[in-house]
Amino acid sequence: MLRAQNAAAVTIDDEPKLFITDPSDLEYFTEGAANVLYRYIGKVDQFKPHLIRLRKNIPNFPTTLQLYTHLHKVFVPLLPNSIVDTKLVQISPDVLRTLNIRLQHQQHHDRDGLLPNIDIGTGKRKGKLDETEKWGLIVEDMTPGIYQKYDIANTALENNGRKDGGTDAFSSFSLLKESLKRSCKEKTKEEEEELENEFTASTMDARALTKAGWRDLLTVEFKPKYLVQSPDAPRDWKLCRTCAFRSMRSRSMSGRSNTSATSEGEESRHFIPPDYCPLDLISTNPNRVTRAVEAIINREDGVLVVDEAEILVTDTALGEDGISPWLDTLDTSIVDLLTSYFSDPAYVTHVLADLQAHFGGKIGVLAPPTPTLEVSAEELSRMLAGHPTTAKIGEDICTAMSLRDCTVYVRIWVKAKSSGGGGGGGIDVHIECKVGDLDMKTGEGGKGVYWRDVEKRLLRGDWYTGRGITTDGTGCREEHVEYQQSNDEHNFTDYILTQQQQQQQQQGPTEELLRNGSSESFQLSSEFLKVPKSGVDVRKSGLLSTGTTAAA
Ligand SMILES: O=P(O)(O)O[C@@H]1[C@@H](OP(=O)(O)O)[C@H](OP(=O)(O)O)[C@H](O)[C@H](OP(=O)(O)O)[C@H]1OP(=O)(O)O
Ligand SMILES: Nc1ncnc2c1ncn2[C@@H]1O[C@H](COP(=O)(O)OP(=O)(O)OP(=O)(O)O)[C@@H](O)[C@H]1O
Repeated sequence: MLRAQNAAAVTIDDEPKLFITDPSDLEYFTEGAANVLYRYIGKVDQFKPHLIRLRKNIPNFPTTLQLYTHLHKVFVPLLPNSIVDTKLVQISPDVLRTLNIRLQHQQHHDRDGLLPNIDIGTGKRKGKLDETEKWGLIVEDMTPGIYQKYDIANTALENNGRKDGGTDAFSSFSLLKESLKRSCKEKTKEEEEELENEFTASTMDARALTKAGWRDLLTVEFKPKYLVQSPDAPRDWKLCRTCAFRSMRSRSMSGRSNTSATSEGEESRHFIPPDYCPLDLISTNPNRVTRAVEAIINREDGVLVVDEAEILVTDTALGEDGISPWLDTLDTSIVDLLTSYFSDPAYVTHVLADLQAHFGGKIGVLAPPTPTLEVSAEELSRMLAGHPTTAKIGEDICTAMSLRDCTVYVRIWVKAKSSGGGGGGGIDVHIECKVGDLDMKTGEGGKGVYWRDVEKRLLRGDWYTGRGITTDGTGCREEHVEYQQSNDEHNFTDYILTQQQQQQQQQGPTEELLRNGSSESFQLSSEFLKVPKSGVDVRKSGLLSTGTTAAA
């Protein structure tokens, strides 16, 4: 277990020197239960396409320095190419104080219903930033529309090289438009082709993708949870840990449940869309993967779409019609795209499943089948806290819990094929997938006992073995096809989906899978029809009409 003393091992000197002393450099973006996320809108262009993640004041929660150290020591080596880029930023106490005052105002206005566009239903918008913190995290922003910020940052850097005062120019809206126009025009066809030849999309980062004419239009976000069954589950389990837990928690929210009710109880019944089953997602059965993908993209806040209003000028890379035709194409093919992506055993969800199996596949959370075998709460806490005799067990349990509670961001980039425009010549699609929020867990503050209690309640309430299951008896288990660990070489972000209209017109709505090293190319019809797959209700995702959140 990594404890406080290990935090001293961080080589802070290696970090970029970003020191936030002006609260107006930060604009509120969103928040979770433990952190508030701000957009960096200060003068240092290098940091503009990033978010600043600041910790709330929560007892027994690791410090930012501990989170950062643990991330880089434990998780980055496990997922070297797939973690959201995270660095440290120094933050002054005055800034934290001012931000807390702002948050208080915001919460006050929320209560009075004066901020109708901000979701306050989750109850997460409470709590203050920890004013004793000296550090924040600067994280790669995985929301869509990042290409605009890179375009601006690139142009600003170029301008800075030519003349002094380049950054000030960007405070002016009209100059911002001009710089965007120029950055689009400045790329000649030859330059673009040169860039294309130099790299494939799969080897580029967001900045290089932007330079090469790719535009990121939407991001799908979800937590992986238990991608492999809990070892505490009985041998005759029917529901996976995640579906069993959801069923128990809400009595109905499980993807396998046949009733719907709020957690308040029977009286306030209303439809809750089923959440996805993680075992569906990493299964090798296309029907199951499709079902998981549909549930993920239909979740509230599951998909962020770039805000068309924020596209300031006609971006030549997008073509005359702007982003609408591209979004339409994605709307009709997103389920198939993601189904294909997640079905590949080399990609992130499967790697996460392997890691979850490695760290949490044997011991579970120490919930034995009978109370007599149970260790005391004190003993459990000692184990999780890394008592010398049990350090490895405790460490592994905590690592597994982090790998279940992290966030997967899937950002979708598009690019016109050389004949230009989203409408005419078809589009290439590149899928970028990264893992964020890999926060150290310690089991402290009663958390370890909570983990074990959840397992005990699941076991003793028969939630694993049938309670909460649909009337047709479908469980999460696919008989005869148990989860296989992938030995493939892990290459996480290499994926290209190509839509070729001319070919489709000759071939009709067919899908062809072409393998190209670690990348995969697909040819889809632009009039791609949703052909129902056997046994699955394949609805149109309705991605752009409902359940989406605009972001830029
Ligand atoms: O207990 P769970 O499975 O509900 O997971 C908690 C999450 O709830 P979720 O079901 O994802 O909405 C919960 O997420 P929310 O606050 O509900 O977004 C936290 O991530 C919590 O971790 P921590 O206490 O902040 O370290 C998570 O706790 P643990 O992963 O430590 O159990
Ligand atoms: N790097 C990122 N790029 C884009 N969005 C992000 C990023 N990091 C966080 N977010 C958004 O902010 C939300 C809250 O962030 P985060 O999960 O880090 O907070 P938290 O307090 O740890 O949440 P939880 O409630 O799960 O404990 C995420 O669900 C996501 O929508």
